[in-house]
This record gives sequence, structure tokens and C-alpha cells, in this order.
Amino acid sequence: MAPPPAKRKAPAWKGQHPHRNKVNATPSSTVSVAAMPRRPSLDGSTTNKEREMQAEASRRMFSTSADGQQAMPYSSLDKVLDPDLLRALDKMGFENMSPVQQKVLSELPSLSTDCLVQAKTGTGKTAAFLLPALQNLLHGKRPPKGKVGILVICPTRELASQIAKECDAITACLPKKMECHTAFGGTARASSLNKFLTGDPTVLVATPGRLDDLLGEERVRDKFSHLKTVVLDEADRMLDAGFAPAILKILKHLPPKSDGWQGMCFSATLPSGVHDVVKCVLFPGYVSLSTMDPNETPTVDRVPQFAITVPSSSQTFAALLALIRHEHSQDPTDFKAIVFGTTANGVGLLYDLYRQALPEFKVFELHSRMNQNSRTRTTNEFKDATSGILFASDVVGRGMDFPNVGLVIQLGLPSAADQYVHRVGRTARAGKDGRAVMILFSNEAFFVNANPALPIKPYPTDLVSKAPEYQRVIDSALTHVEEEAKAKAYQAFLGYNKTYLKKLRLDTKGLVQLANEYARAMGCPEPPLIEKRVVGKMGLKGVPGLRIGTRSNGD
Ligand SMILES: Nc1ncnc2c1ncn2[C@@H]1O[C@H](COP(=O)(O)OP(=O)(O)OP(=O)(O)O)[C@@H](O)[C@H]1O
Repeated sequence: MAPPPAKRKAPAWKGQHPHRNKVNATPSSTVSVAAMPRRPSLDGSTTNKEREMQAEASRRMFSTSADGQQAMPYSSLDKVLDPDLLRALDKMGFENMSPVQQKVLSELPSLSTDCLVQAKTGTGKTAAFLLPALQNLLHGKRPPKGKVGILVICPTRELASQIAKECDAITACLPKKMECHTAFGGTARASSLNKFLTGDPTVLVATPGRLDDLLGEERVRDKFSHLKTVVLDEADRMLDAGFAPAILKILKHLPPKSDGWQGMCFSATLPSGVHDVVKCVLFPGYVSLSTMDPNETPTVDRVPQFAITVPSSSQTFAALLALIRHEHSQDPTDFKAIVFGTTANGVGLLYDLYRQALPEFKVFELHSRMNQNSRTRTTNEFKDATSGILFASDVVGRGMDFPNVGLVIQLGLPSAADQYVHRVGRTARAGKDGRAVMILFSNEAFFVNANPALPIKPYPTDLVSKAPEYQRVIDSALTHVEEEAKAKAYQAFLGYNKTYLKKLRLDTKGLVQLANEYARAMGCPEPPLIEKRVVGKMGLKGVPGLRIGTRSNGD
């Protein structure tokens, strides 16, 4: 039986913090770095080469901290963080703190203070919330075995898995393994619940839907009786109209805030109203930290951003093909790109189409119409890929860390400017460079002028005039795409754009005409059939141009 781990020294940070006076709230500046290595594997183990590459990236990625001074090495926190956490960070190649990590670890009155933290995409917020929470667990009153000490809630399944892997890497050197469990939809409820109930889930990373479902059981609620920290990652998204009801229900099932658990809210975008909604998680008097100047562009400084406007939706496919070919010709080495579409079925169509139109590229698809196993497999494959094109919906629009993505393309209107920022944040991560291009058709072009804070410029090369030569490739590729896939994309196009009629300056008749143009662009000889009940649900009953009926192999 190994001797019990030596009693851990109380952290020096309870006294004067060695760095507190050196860091203030001026915006960070970061420099581009060499390619980021493959991420540490699940247990945090990395080969020496990978570790050195990450360390090199760390040295250069955050060569200036949030206040323009030299970034602090983690080795300087030997009196702040547990030595086993520091050892794991060293193995992961986290040699210097990122600006947000430095702020959180050196500016909070204590590591158990409630905080609202804003930092640009790809700058290490995950470790910035895991480290204080884990330090408190290791050096505070540890919850009894089997009880949850840290609860992290995030918007998507893939992000929950990613945060759990980072937690496993950071705790990999602890003398006693710290279990980090996940709870999200699409996975077998019974088996993951059984593991959770019989295991020692010191950390749980969950999406709201599944967590809310599980908390309906008394035996699950009992596991949270000694909760120490609750983190909302992508906090503005977690507290928006979509997720807030589930978050409030979850909080009702947890011990009351008066029990003293720490709340932490993190995001790259924090709209002004966020201060009203974080009250459900943060104590009054919580500390706000930001590595961004209020007037700074919300996207990562180094990312040149462009927009291409095509006359109508029928030129979108050819314009996208021209753009990918042009961007690849400018930087053919390790060409790794993400193309965001607006709906799952629209993304599925893009994947089917460009697999044919771009046979020399490895293409991937990720969206909510796929089963979880396929989503997980594709996520891991694209994380490890050195090149390829991922066609994705917003299921990976926030938080997801795909190393070395050099280009993000967005087709169609993002749901909001903040979503645009998060999508762009899938490139230029960890200090690396990146580029971002939007392809909009004329009705959507208002987005650029409506968001002057976004540094979006016209794309420097005229691709629209080249579209006809690419249209031939698209037309040929479309002959290999199933009619049902086109019909689903057509229906999704109607449903998505119906919510933006006012912004698109369209009436329902104009919307159907636009959708029918899109159908022609997909090579449909006539608009696909759409069921009467679907037309009714969309509020398009009686609008001319629709073909009402049941498709032979439709849903
Ligand atoms: N101190 C560090 N040294 C080296 N690499 C780091 C450091 N901190 C984070 N990284 C790496 O930087 C990348 C981005 O980290 P992370 O995903 O936590 O960013 P984020 O700020 O949460 O991004 P987003 O806003 O998109 O959620 C990851 O690959 C992570 O491993």
C-alpha cells in the first residue's frame, strides 16, 4: 500500500501574491508562433518532441502578457499551484501562462473568488478555470469520496469531451487519480449514469440537457452535496434565452449558493446584459477580469477577415469552390480549413457536394444530424489531421480546439455577430495565425455594414467573375448528390432564413423565390416537394412557388 501523499503545503497565495502587482488590465498582444503540435493525449502524456513544440509555442504564443510585460512562466507559481499540477502543465508543454491564465492566477483576491472572465478565443480559458478550481479542491476541504467537487457546464457535447480531456491532462500527475466524468446527450444514459453513481466523479463536465435530466433523480442530486465550484464555459451562450431555463432548473437542484460554492463564468464574448444574468451563478461583488480593451475588435487581432458578396444564392457553390482553390494555391502546405454552414442539412449537402468537387482533399462533416459516435470520431480525426476541410454547423462554432486550422469560411448569415466571432476563433488559436472569409449573397450583405466593429474587408481577389468556370465542376459534382439530400437542404434553407425575413428585407414570397434559386443551384429540376404540415409550421401556407406533397423517401 503506497504511503499517503505528503501533506500539501498551504498555498502561499493566501498572503501577498508574488505577481499580483505586476499585471494590470491592458489588452494582451500576442505574436504568431510555429505550428502548434498535436494536443497531449488523454492522460496528458506527450512525446518529448510534442512537448518541446508545445513549450516553444507557449514561449512564443504568449511572449507578452496581458500588460505587455514578459509572460510569467508557470514555474514561478511554485508557491501558488500544487507541484503535481505544475508537473502536469510542464508535461503538457504549458511553459508560460497565457494572458488570461496569468490574470486569473494572479489577480483574483483568492483562487476561490467568484469571477466573470473575458478573453479572446484560443487563448487558454479552459486551463484558466480548471487550475483555480483544482487548486481549491487539492488545498481546501476536499469533498468526501464519490461527491462532485467541480461542475463545468458547457453548450456542446464535443466541448464537454474536450474540457474533460484537458482536465485529465492537468490532473495526470496527482498521486491519486482524479476522476473527471462527462454527461451529455447522444450517449448511453444508463451506463454513464451507473459509472457516475458508482464512481468517484470529483469533476463533472456536462451539457445542460443531460445534466438537467439526471438531476431529476435524488441519488444524483445527493452527489452534489459538497459542491465547491460551478463553471459556466461560453457563459453568454449558457445564459441566453436558449439555455437559461435549463441552467436555472439545474441550479435549483444544486446546493444553494449560500452554501458558498464558487461560481466562475468564462467567454470570449460577454454582451452588456450578461451582468444581469450571471447573478444566478456569481456572488454579488464578483471580480470581472478581461484581457481585452473594451474598444478592441473582439476577434483575434492577427486574423485578416474578408467578405465575398455573390449576386444570388445560386452562385454560392461555385464561389466557395473558387475560394478554396484560391486559398489553397496561396498556402498549399498543411491546408486545414473549416467551412461553417447555417443548418445541419445544409452542411450535409455541402459535404456530399464538395467530396465530389474537391476529390484531392480529405473532407469531413460535423453537425447535429449525425449520431454521436460519428460526431466523436470526426472530431478526433479532424483534431489530429494536418490537412483537410471540415464542413460544420455551429455544433463546433464555439470553444472547439482544432489545432492548426488556418482558414475559417462562413457561408450564409451567422445567427449573431458574437457567433461570427466564435466561428472565426476556430482559427488563429494558441497564438497561431489564421484567415477568415464570409460568402454572402446580396440580401445577406447587410451583415458587414451592420457590424462595423468587425474588421471585415472585401476579399482582395475577384472570384465572382471566375465562378462560371467553377460552376461546371459544381454541376457535374451535383449529379452525384442524392435528391433527398438536396430536398432536406432546401427545407432547412427555408426554415433558417424564415427567421431573418426582416434583416434580409424579404417577404415570404421573396423567401420562397430565394429558396427556389438555391434549389436550382443544387441542380433540382424543380423545387423539391415539401410536406403540408412543414409548410404550416414554417408559416408559409399559401405562399406561391412551393410544391406541396410527400417525397417518396422523405422523412
Ligand atoms: N499556457 C499555455 N501554453 C501553451 N499552450 C496553451 C496554453 N494554454 C492553452 N494552450 C493551448 O491553446 C489552445 C487553446 O486553448 P483553449 O481551448 O483553452 O482556448 P479558449 O480561450 O478556451 O478558446 P475558446 O474561446 O475558443 O473557447 C489549446 O490547444 C491549449 O492546449
